[in-house]
Amino acid sequence: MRSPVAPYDALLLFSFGGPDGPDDVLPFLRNVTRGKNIPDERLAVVAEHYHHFGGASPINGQNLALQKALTEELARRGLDLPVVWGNRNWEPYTRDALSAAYSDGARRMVAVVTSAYSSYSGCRQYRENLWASLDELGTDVGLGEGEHPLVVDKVRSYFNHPGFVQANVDAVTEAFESIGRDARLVFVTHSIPDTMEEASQVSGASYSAQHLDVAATVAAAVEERIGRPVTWDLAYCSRSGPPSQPWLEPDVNDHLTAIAAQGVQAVVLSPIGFVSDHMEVAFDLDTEALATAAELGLVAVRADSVGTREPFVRGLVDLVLERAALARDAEASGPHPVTADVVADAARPVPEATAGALPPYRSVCRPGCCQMRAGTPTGIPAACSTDPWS
Ligand SMILES: CC1=C(CCC(=O)O)c2cc3nc(cc4[nH]c(cc5[nH]c(cc1n2)c(C)c5CCC(=O)O)c(CCC(=O)O)c4C)C(CCC(=O)O)=C3C
Ligand SMILES: [Fe+2]
Repeated sequence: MRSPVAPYDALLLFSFGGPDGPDDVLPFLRNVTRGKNIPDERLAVVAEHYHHFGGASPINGQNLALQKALTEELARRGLDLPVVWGNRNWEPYTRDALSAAYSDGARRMVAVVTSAYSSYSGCRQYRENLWASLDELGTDVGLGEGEHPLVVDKVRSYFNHPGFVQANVDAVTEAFESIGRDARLVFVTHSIPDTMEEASQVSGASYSAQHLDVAATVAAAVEERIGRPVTWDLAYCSRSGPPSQPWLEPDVNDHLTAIAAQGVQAVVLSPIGFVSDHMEVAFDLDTEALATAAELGLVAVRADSVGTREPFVRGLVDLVLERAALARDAEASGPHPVTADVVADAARPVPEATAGALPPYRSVCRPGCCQMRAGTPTGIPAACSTDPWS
């Protein structure tokens, strides 16, 4: 009998990265914004957010905690799969994580991205970074151009996986218990440009539609748990880019102002767009939005993000097993791993658990999925997809 994690021999915990100290802040921000249309003034403001917290982001510690929690959950289930951690924008970089796994013998890996939703920022940009890192690793080990020494698959976007949803239901219920009164429930996620929202609907529901589905599911479950009706909205934070460029709205601060004017007196903020309490949560919500609420006289509590909550971590391991079963099924049905995956994905031979109204997101992204560069048929190569060159 093959292991339930076969064909995988390592798991890549794949994240954004953040500065470890004040000297890292500017180089980190340059990494994040390379080739992006972010005004210098915005960068200076964001650098201040990091310096406000001593120049270090909480995200790296949170990823170490998640790496440990995943390792323990795998061991608890008797699954032999080392967990390596790599980031797009800071050390440990993706390429170094892959290189270490390769040296340890890994040839086929499964990636879990620390973003639950599909969009350029939360999915394709990670896949582009993965492709570039695999290219570099190929060169390092003496392979020809475009040849990769290992294959990396990715678990599907897990916004509507029961583990992620359940952890959010628990966190929001606890926030309602702590506020101890009727409150408006405001879900918050990262804003993205309208163009990115449009590009996000190739393989399934759009970024905002994914969030609305999760929000409705979580709110309904919380109503049941607390035994009272709950009114909810979705708001956005962390807008950047020039003011002339439209991004998803309303901004959470504007939204708090609007609901205070309607007579709302208390609010629970739920950061469903983020998997841990990193800088966007620590600054944009806990510092800025809670200050806005205080100015408006609103009583406000911020619910936890899923972090290392047990249902979330268990759900991620379930997703790894699901992806492994899909890969084994694809192996059985054809020689080309990516093409075979699409066949398997379309037939959905593996039970894929969901919570909410939307179907499971595709495990293998469609051609051009979430692509942001207009004008070229393929854009930048990305791993884990059916783009023509992969
Ligand atoms: C959808 C989304 C997520 C959620 C999915 C996911 O979690 O991946 C996310 C996460 C994060 N974003 C982060 C940090 C930053 N994001 C920026 C810029 C941008 N984010 C965008 C979107 C998203 N971002 C976008 C459309 C931009 C504009 C430029 C571009 O098109 O890329 C900038 C540049 C300055 C600024 O513009 O604010 C910074 C510093 C950190 C690290 C936090 C820490 O250090 O603790 C994390 C986890
Ligand atoms: Fe971001």
